[in-house]
Amino acid sequence: MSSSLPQHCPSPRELDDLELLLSGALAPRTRFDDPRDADALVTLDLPEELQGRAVELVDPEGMPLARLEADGSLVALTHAQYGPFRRLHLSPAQARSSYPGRSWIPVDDALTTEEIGRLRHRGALVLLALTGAGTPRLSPVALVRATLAAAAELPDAVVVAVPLASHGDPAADARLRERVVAAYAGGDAVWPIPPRAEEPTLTDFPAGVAAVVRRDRPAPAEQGLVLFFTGLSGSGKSTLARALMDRILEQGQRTVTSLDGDVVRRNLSAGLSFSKADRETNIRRIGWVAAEIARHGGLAVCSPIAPFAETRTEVREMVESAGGAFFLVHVATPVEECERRDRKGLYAKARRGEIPEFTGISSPYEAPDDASVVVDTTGRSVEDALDDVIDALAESGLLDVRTSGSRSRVEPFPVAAAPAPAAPSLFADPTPSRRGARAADRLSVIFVCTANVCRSPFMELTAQSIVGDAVEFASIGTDAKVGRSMDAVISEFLPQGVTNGHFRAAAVSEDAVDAADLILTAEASHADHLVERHPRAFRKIFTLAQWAETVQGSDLRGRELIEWAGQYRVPRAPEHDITDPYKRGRERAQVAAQRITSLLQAGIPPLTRD
Ligand SMILES: Nc1ncnc2c1ncn2[C@@H]1O[C@H](COP(=O)(O)OS(=O)(=O)O)[C@@H](OP(=O)(O)O)[C@H]1O
Ligand SMILES: Nc1ncnc2c1ncn2[C@@H]1O[C@H](COP(=O)(O)OP(=O)(O)O)[C@@H](O)[C@H]1O
Repeated sequence: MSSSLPQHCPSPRELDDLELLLSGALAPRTRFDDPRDADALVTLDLPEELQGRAVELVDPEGMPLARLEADGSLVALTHAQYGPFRRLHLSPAQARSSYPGRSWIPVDDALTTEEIGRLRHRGALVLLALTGAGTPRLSPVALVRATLAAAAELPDAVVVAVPLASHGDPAADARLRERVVAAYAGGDAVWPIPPRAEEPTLTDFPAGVAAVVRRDRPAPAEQGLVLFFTGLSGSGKSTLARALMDRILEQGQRTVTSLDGDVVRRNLSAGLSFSKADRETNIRRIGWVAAEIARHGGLAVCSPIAPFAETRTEVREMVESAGGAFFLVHVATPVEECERRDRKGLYAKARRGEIPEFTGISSPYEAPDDASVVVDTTGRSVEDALDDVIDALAESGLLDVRTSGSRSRVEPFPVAAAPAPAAPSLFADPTPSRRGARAADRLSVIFVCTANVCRSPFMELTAQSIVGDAVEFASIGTDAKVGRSMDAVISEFLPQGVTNGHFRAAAVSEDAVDAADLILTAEASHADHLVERHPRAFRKIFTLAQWAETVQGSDLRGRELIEWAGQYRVPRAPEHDITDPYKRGRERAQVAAQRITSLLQAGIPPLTRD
């Protein structure tokens, strides 16, 4: 479509507002507010030269969406046609005629099992997914997917998506939301979701919703990651970046793309000079590629000089808006030391005036004030300087490559190994249910609590009732009352038909830990106890709740799942602990039994092959 009008591409937030204005969702408003009005809600920031003129508003691909007349009125040109779930973007008029007489539920986060349960008796519903730029908890597309997954749990619910963007002001956002929801509902009932007392965890969602949330908010170790080294020429960026990449590749958890300054300049940025504008273009290109790598969960290691703070910030924003984490390493070796090294003879040439605009000599370097770690390599070995980076990375929770380092080598956990030999005597006090030789291809899972009379036997027997003999289960205690039978109180809550007659408590032993494929504990303290004494087993030790949360949303099964979870576990959290109900009354035992049962229902079936 050709037009002699000047074109302007609004920001993502403004594009969302434009869609609401054009669809009638903000009626009676039909145009952007004048930013000078005290009650202005939806505003459009036009460059000065376009103000007061007729302008064509286009999307980022240049598709004309609307004409903004000089008097501020809007004329719709084309509907936005692309974008995920476009078909669910209905105007209020379309939605009311498609779904008359339904109740309306505004949704701005993934719905929990409890919230969905409360909606079950509300009859026919429209879940109004309030997506839009700046949705704080989930990406817009994940919010729609999570809402569709919630609708699938309800007897009669449909989903309509509305691009309600956040304007950064809670009061203004609340007013806008009220207006938009009223426009959709017309006179029909609206049932808001009550505010939550606390943030839900993954186990609070039904499996379908949890899978969406998990994928959209990956644990730090699963997130895309950009490691960005900045510093003067000769400071040690490439040397440290290369050494770090070697470490990452040795560990084998992730693949790496290198975007080294010199290499990029020979390829992606061939032909660019060292003027300020060309350096900015060079860094933006690196940032763009790195952000795309991060968008797909990959890891990019960049090592250009990147002398300008503003361009580095742009790269950070590109990476973060692609869902990646940005880790900035300032290699702060002073210019005197870089010049002393002068590996490529460039400083000498720059001093002689043969290279213009040389960073640190005749062109500025703006030291970052937002670096995740600062390393001066002067007088230090590469290994030593690298350790600073590796330690800071591990502390950030983004990537831990300390385990394959020279200082603390830990043998990798041998998963999916060749068929295991028949397990040696697993327990100090073998019982009939545990004594038989372990089938080579069956997984062996051990539950651990303190005395092995209450929580862990409950886990063992309940898990067995969920998947039967497909998996071999046992339980042990860190401070076991060896030979005792199972606590009668919690036994009352065992699944129907499950008896505890054969059960006798057993203690942790080296053999038991070695032979298990997976060890699930009631509390973090039990896991710590085991890891302290059996450090080689650390990858297969989880708290039960941590395991259940980690495996939500993974499509893997059996040994592959255990191997994956060993690398990408969710961090431990205090609320994961299942506190000890032993001798604390029937009610506490029931609460523990119910929690264990639902965690097992989430975490144990994926261990079977099909
Ligand atoms: N004028 C000038 N200033 C700085 N550096 C120069 C210049 N001319 C060439 N070189 C060589 O180019 C490498 C830096 O390129 P970068 O792409 O990392 O620079 S920038 O980020 O675009 O500023 C840099 O490589 P490193 O030493 O690896 O940093 C230099 O070898
Ligand atoms: N601790 C250290 N860390 C990194 N490089 C060091 C260290 N000590 C000395 N060097 C030397 O400094 C030079 C750094 O060069 P390089 O890594 O190419 O820097 P840049 O990529 O920042 O231009 C190399 O010759 C390297 O051997």
